[in-house]
Amino acid sequence: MLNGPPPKLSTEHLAMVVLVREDGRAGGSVPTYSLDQLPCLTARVRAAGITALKVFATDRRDATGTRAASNNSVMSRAIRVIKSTSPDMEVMTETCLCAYVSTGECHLVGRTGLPDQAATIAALEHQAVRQAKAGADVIGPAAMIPGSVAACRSALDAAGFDQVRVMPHLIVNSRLYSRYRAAMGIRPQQARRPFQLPMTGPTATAVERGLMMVAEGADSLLIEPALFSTDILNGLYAKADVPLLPFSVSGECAALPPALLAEEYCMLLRAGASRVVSHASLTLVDTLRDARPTVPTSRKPSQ
Ligand SMILES: NCc1[nH]cc(CCC(=O)O)c1CC(=O)O
Repeated sequence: MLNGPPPKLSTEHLAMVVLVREDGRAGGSVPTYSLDQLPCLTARVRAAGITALKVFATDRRDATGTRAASNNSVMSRAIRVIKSTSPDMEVMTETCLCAYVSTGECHLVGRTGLPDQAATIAALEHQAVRQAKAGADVIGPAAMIPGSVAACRSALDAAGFDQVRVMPHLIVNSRLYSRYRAAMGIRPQQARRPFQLPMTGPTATAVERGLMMVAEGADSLLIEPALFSTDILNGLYAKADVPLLPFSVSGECAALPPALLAEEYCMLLRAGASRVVSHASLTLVDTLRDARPTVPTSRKPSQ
């Protein structure tokens, strides 16, 4: 809990999102990186004073998301590359199935066509342990399935990773995710992710879900989309005793220029955020640093 005025936004409040895809396809308006670009990116992020990376990866897909628990997955390799470049960089992961299953859903689908929650939880446990083995500091269950946070916590403990922290995603269903999904080749078959919170739902229900995650053993909470969940952030700030990290997602980073994102993040710090996870962190560092007006570069007339 904060006492006194909120801190001034600076690099220590920012974690940088890194989307990794290995097939060389560009991510459109959201940048993606290949594994061989990660050492340079990690060094740049570190030099800018940012000490945490939130890593997302996409991989070969199949019915059960086999690659999610592979030692050789894009995610596992990305974690190893980042840690070997900068051992003190805090690596946070996404622990979810949407980048690994053919359906593009965050859960596995059973024979009846309905979500198979038990099978999904088992898959998330394996994925969490695999990410920890690769060197992750914080794993991030993102399927929003009740019980998955506690399951990941116990799986980590049983595998000897009790120092690895768990930061589940508390997700409100939003159109702001479409750029991320396009960048990662995620095409969910259902119009709406069934376990996410509805945008039209009451704040109290969302806060309750966050508190349930804390009761399941969450060490911190990632709340998304940052722009449209400040009520939940604020509600949790009053009730939860863990760090709260709003996630400034692809759609808001694409819609707002850096100067406005900086204002948004100041608001998030006022509302109780301890850190903001953002696709735009590196760009923002330049904005925060550049107090001096820059000389505009001459532009070629467009023809
Ligand atoms: N697997 C959940 C997840 N992980 C990242 C995002 C969106 C992140 C962004 O837009 O930057 C989402 C939401 C979703 O796909 O429903």
